[in-house]
Amino acid sequence: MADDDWDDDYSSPAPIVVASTSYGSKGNSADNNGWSNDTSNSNGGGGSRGGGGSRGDDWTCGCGVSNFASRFKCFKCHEPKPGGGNGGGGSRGEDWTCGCGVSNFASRFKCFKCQEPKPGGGGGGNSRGDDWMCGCGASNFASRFKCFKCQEPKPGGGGGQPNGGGGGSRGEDWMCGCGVSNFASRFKCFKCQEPKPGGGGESNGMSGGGGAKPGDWSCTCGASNFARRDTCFKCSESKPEGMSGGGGGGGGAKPGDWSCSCGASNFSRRDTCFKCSEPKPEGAGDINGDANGDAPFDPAKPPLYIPKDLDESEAAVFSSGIQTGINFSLWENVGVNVSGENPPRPIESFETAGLREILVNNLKKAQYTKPTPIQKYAIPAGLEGRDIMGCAQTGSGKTAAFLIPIMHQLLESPGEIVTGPCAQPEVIICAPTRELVIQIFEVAKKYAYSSILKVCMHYGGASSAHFNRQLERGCHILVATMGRLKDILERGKISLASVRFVVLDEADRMLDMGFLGDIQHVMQHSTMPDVADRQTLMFSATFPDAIQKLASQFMKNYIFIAVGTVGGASKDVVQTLLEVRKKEKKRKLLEILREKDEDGVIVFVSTIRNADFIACTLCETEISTTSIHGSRLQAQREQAIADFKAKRMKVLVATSVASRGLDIPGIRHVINYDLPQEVDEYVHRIGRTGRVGNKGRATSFFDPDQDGALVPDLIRILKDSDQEVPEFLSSGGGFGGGRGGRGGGGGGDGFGARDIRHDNGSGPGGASGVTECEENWD
Ligand SMILES: Nc1ncnc2c1ncn2[C@@H]1O[C@H](COP(=O)(O)OP(=O)(O)OP(=O)(O)O)[C@@H](O)[C@H]1O
Repeated sequence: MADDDWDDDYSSPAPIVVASTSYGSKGNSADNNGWSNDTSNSNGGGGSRGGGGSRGDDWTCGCGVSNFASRFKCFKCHEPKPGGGNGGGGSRGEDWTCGCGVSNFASRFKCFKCQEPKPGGGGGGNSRGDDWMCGCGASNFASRFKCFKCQEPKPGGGGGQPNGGGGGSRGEDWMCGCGVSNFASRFKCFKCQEPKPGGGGESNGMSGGGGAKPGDWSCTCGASNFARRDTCFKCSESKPEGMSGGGGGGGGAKPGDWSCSCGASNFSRRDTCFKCSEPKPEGAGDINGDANGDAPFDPAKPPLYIPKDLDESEAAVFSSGIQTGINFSLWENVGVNVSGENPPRPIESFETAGLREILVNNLKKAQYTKPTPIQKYAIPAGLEGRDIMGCAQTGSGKTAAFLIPIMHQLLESPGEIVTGPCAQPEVIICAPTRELVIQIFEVAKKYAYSSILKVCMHYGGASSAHFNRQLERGCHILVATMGRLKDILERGKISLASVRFVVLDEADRMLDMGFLGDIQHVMQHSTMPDVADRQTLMFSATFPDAIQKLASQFMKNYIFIAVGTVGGASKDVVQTLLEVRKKEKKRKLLEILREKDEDGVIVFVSTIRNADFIACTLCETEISTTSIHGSRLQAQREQAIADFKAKRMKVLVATSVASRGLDIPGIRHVINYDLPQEVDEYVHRIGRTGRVGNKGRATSFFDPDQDGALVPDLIRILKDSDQEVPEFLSSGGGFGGGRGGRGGGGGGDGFGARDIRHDNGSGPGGASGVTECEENWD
């Protein structure tokens, strides 16, 4: 199965396509041209009166009450008269029907009943000629240069969307990469001074905005040049061969245009890259995601996405990660439970652990002064070749706990690097989300900096051919999502014959019942060495007993390490639970966000639909917001993370796709707008803040109608992490029982760590239950 078919959210309806008006940021009055916010419209030209007792144009409100034809609001519930569908001439040409079934006046931009935004196009003649559709699915007025919803710039071409048209913006105004709109007359962005993009040929179709004229061209330095110039006005480089401009920015990528691995976009007719002269890679030029170049162009599929290459400069490589916080030293006192045969002694420092010098140096450059508790125990166990099941709180350095001992062993006895069409990695690391794969890849590159180790990644939503090309150059360590791993195994792009180490990060999620089959498929693959001949390491902050049992079938004589309470929340996060019912949530969220006006806020919601809705709402109130969820294109997901990291966006609205593993500096506050169904998910979500000894805050909206089953587990988590239990939770309040989850921390060892091999079956048990299938494996 082509992995791009994997959808992230099974439970949610397709994302809504929304009209931009009421979601555009304030002050952009051009967006509202011709549309008023009327609900009690009296000039609607509705039905004419009938005669007699019951009149032809009388109408029945959604609440069941009959109203005279003359009324425009229901006399009882004050809902406006539905614009159409009630027969009798009540509806007007541009009235529209919401997805929820209710009719709305043409003038409304949100459904009066369910508050969903008016669909942007189709039916009812509401969209205007120059309105345009963003890649995220939202409809925007012609006058907008950024999508009101995802803040992506208006695509320069494609789809016949005119670039100019009504409102405040003019036809040739253009949008800079930094997000700012510029007058057509400017050649540099008035804000960041970047030159105006030349337009044309960008595979993402986002370039230009009509500003470039036919023949204008883009230099490799990024500057845009007039058609008449033969050298770049900025760097004086000659105009590259084949650079004849992109036809005024109107074209975007055309079927067959291709992206080179150097990042440059090329016209379909080119066999070599205009910039670096590399030959066109196999499979490049297929607009859609078929990695091997044998799928025809399908306009219904998203464009092929080729991620940018990592900046490999030392400064960039070591700039990622979070600096330790004030409570880092307190970790010395955390209880650690280690079980299994002959566990090795913990290390005291990186310098005395017997690690290869290059690793110690890289850890120094990363400013790691001493190992965290999980590292103290896992590194020596890993160095001794032991299988490990490791459980430690969020943000406590588990990634280094598995990477460092593996890298040391690779450097001690490197296998022969295999180049060619079938790569033979020695290490396979799997993680449940694409973003986590990218992050582990970056961290591995950091620890392996300037060593011989070759690290590759592979994940869904991006060009397989691109990743395959990297693999072909040789790969020691492959970080991948499970979907892609299976895919490249089946296509013969990798063999597992040389594998010495297998790592499952977020192992409990990876082993979750629904996906166990995929793990088994890989672990039992004909080329995979037997469990005795490989080292298997599994890590997570949560490790339910039942999942430990499942995990143990892939491991041999493993060391179990638990730091603090298995599945416990970070004590560095101040947790606040507020009783907020569904209808009140939006108001409360705005109140919280306005109160502090802080950046680094993640808002978790339960569905993609809600993520879109909340992100739109926040944008409307001028709180810069982006979003990440399974229905966004991979390019948009990565852009969202990048914008949030760079603080271009203060708020990230996310589904549980972002709940695990993400290590983003500066996250101060996690808000659970919707609580998750599982308490483990709660622990991971709030663990995006309060990492490596830094303090963080988490605020969760508890809706008694929805979240009652979570009460016992929440109380346990709060108590275990020394947090106050709010009265409305502790009083029980008739919220209903728990779901018989993993039970508490009373493992008999004082801090709740438990190795199930020491459990006689009477202790807390049960699987983690059905997890939300927000993110899939690809
Ligand atoms: N010994 C150390 N000293 C200082 N910082 C460290 C050390 N080890 C790891 N870190 C930093 O701590 C942060 C969190 O590490 P990491 O992402 O591995 O946590 P984690 O335990 O895997 O969290 P999660 O459970 O959320 O996945 C990273 O920014 C990492 O660079």
